[in-house]
Amino acid sequence: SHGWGYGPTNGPDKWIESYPVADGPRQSPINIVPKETQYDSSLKALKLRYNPSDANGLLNNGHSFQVDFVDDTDSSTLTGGPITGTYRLRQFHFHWGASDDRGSEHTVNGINFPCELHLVHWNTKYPSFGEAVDKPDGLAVVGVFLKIGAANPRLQKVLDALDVVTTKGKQTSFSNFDPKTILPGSLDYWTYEGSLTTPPLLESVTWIVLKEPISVSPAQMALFRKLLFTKEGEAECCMVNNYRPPQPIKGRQVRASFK
Ligand SMILES: CCN[C@H]1CN(CCOC)S(=O)(=O)c2sc(S(N)(=O)=O)cc21
Ligand SMILES: [Zn+2]
Repeated sequence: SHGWGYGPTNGPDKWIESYPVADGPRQSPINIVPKETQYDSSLKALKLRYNPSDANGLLNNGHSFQVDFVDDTDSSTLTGGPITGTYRLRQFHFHWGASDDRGSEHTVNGINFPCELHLVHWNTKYPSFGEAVDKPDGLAVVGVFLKIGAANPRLQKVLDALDVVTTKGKQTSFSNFDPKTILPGSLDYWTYEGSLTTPPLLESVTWIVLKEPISVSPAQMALFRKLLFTKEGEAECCMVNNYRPPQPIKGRQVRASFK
């Protein structure tokens, strides 16, 4: 088990051995304390314009599952919000727990959610995603909390595709999906400068965490938990608890787009 993961021998507490930036000044996730955030009236509204036909497949990457997007044009972009310029949607993925009392990466007043959605965008001031991924303003990730409630019919289309990507490396076609349909009604957000929450933990992410969660049912959470970290034919290891816990804030300011 030499590669990084989320187990006792290769999990978040071990990542610093191969990725020394793990204890850097702008690591993610963090615990968000709303009373300690600062409302910033200069923050713009988020503008998310996604083209459903850019959805281009769903992959179990052995750490999570992700829906990839065609990002060779500006047809699915994030503008406004705390960022300047145009960021292109690259992929979205999730983090979740073995039980409903944990699973999110960011927390709010120390509260864990059962799941957290990340929509990953890269700054088009750079020629490619690969060029952007290690720049301080290279990425912008929109984080959305999922909380237990009514089944989410829009999320179901993604979950229905999981039965064919149970093991690491499996992928399936997935198209005609608009991620805007799995966003909450309000786009109010908190924002701070942070990092990837998985190795290589690059400090290149402007985080944009939405205040309003979307709903997910217990039955839907059970579908996430049927995935495996392991390859076909290997001893099975359930893909659960694929989250990094909150990291030290180290003097960073978290701004709010709302009062
Ligand atoms: C399993 C690997 N996850 C990472 C893969 N990528 C980085 C590629 O490094 C060269 S990435 O930019 O797509 C992102 S965003 C992200 S999080 N959880 O912070 O939103 C993690 C990763
Ligand atoms: Zn993530």
